[in-house]
Amino acid sequence: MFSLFYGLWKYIFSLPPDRIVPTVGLNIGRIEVSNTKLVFWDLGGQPGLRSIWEKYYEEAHAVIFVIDAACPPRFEDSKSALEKVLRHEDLQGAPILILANKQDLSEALSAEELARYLDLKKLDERVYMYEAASAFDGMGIKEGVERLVEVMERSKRTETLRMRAGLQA
Ligand SMILES: Nc1nc2c(ncn2[C@@H]2O[C@H](COP(=O)(O)OP(=O)(O)OP(=O)(O)O)[C@@H](O)[C@H]2O)c(=O)[nH]1
Ligand SMILES: [Mg+2]
Repeated sequence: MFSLFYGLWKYIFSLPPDRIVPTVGLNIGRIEVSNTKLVFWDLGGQPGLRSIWEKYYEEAHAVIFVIDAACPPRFEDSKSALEKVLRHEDLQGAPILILANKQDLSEALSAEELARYLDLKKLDERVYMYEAASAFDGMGIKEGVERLVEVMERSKRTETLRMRAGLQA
């Protein structure tokens, strides 16, 4: 539900929209952005699948959290799921990109309004990026991912994870 990786999948795999099905298990996508090789783990957002998320936290360099801005009945649930992600100790220091998705739909809440609802101002001490996005027409996705990569490359967490991977290799 939250990953809404529809557009990212189009971007990574060129999948037509009618091939997009709810994520059960894991989709893996690899792309190169700004000379950095990226591996995306797309996890299903259905409530019953969320307990799997934390199994990936320890190894994650960064997080993308996608919110359906056109679905007000799910905002409260999105907000508490996001807060839980941010609080998790295995994700300490991981930069996070929050996407206010579905901006192509007229009924979508603007990114500003959604940010107010999510109370993002409270997140000041956390490294986060926030972007109005549409997986449908690509709005905000490339920009968001590029900003995330830039911050990720400079983060202490990335340095630590790379060192750990180097030691294991
Ligand atoms: N109009 C519009 N539709 C979108 C956009 N992003 C996703 N959709 C549609 O929303 C539906 C859900 O998209 P998914 O990619 O399956 O959503 P998801 O968050 O990955 O769902 P889970 O895999 O269950 O977590 C699909 O029918 C998509 O075509 C968008 O930016 N605009
Ligand atoms: Mg999905």
